[in-house]
Formats: sequence, C-alpha cells, structure tokens
Amino acid sequence: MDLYKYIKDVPDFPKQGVVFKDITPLLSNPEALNFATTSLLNSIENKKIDKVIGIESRGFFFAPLLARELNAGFIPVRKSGKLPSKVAQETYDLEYGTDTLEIHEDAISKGDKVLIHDDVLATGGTAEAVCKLIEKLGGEIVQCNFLLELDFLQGSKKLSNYKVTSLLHY
Ligand SMILES: O=P(O)(O)OC[C@H]1O[C@H](OP(=O)(O)OP(=O)(O)O)[C@H](O)[C@@H]1O
Ligand SMILES: Nc1ncnc2[nH]cnc12
Repeated sequence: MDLYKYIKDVPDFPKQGVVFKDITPLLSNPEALNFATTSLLNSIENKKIDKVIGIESRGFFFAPLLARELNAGFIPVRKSGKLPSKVAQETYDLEYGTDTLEIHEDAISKGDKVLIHDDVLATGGTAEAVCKLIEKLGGEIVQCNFLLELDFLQGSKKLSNYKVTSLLHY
C-alpha cells in the first residue's frame, strides 16, 4: 500500500517557509491506518519492549497502538506543565521554535527496554531530548521509530547512537 498518497503537504504552516506534512488523511482512512500500524510494528526488530514512549501530541496517535501489540506499557512525554507529579525535563530546538518536554520521574525503571515513537523526525531535536530524558531515568533505548522522516534536515545524525527507523522518507 502506498502510504505517501495519504500525507498532505501544507505549505507555510505553522510558519512561512515550512512545508508541513499533515498525516490526518492517513489517520482518517481505516486501511491506511491499519497498514501504517502494522508496518510500524514490523519495523521493530527486537520486540522485547517494556515501555513505549509517545511524544506529545502527534506521537500519541500510534504509540498506544504499538504498546498494546507489544504487551508493553505506554508512557506519555508531554510539553511542560501538563504532567501532575514529579518530572524530569529537557529543553530543545524545533524546526520552528523551542520547547520543553517532561516525563514523570517514576515512569521508567532502571534497565527498562524502551521504544521511542513519534510521527515525524525533522531536525531530531525533539527525539534527542526524549532520548536524554529516558537515559537520565535509567532506561535502555532499543529503537526510535517514526512514521515519516524529513531526510534533508538530517535529524537521524542527532540519533546516531540509536537504531532509527522511519516508514516514509522525504
Ligand atoms: O525533529 P524535530 O525538528 O524536533 O521535529 C519533530 C517534532 O515536531 C512535531 O511536533 P510539534 O512540536 O510540532 O508538536 P505537536 O506534535 O504537538 O504538533 C512532530 O510531531 C515531532 O514531535
Ligand atoms: N515539516 C513538518 N511537518 C510536520 N511535522 C513536523 N515537525 C517538524 N517539522 C514538521
């Protein structure tokens, strides 16, 4: 199945010069959603995963689906101020700004095998910050898994210590 036809280019969103990759057509089509979920699962080499991390917001679409299939827990990494208990935090650069991400300190146990999932790998700033958070808490990153990657932004360079897979490349 050709998933590329379910990704819509939206020029100049959220700011001038950025071509936004909108995945909502893929999410709204049952066959594409199912095929993308299965393909993301198939791209996970070592399926012994304790925790699947989803990165707010768009990482939340697939991460719980993957966690269910892997018999793993789902852990949200959220933008600052959203999680109620004690958090670890990292600030990072985006293709269009900066942001801070947080995770509950007790969400990861030492030695947990962790899969990180997000919809898009762009500059890699977000995923790199999340890798730092997981390692700070003693987790072992097994793989970073994305629906799509903007190859020209070279985000995977920031993740060169990890196994990185993306279903679609631009
Ligand atoms: O590789 P990077 O350059 O760090 O960019 C990738 C991140 O940017 C987008 O999130 P965004 O911050 O736009 O938030 P959203 O998921 O809430 O829309 C996307 O969902 C990734 O999390
Ligand atoms: N161009 C882009 N499209 C969609 N999500 C993104 N996250 C960072 N850059 C993006």
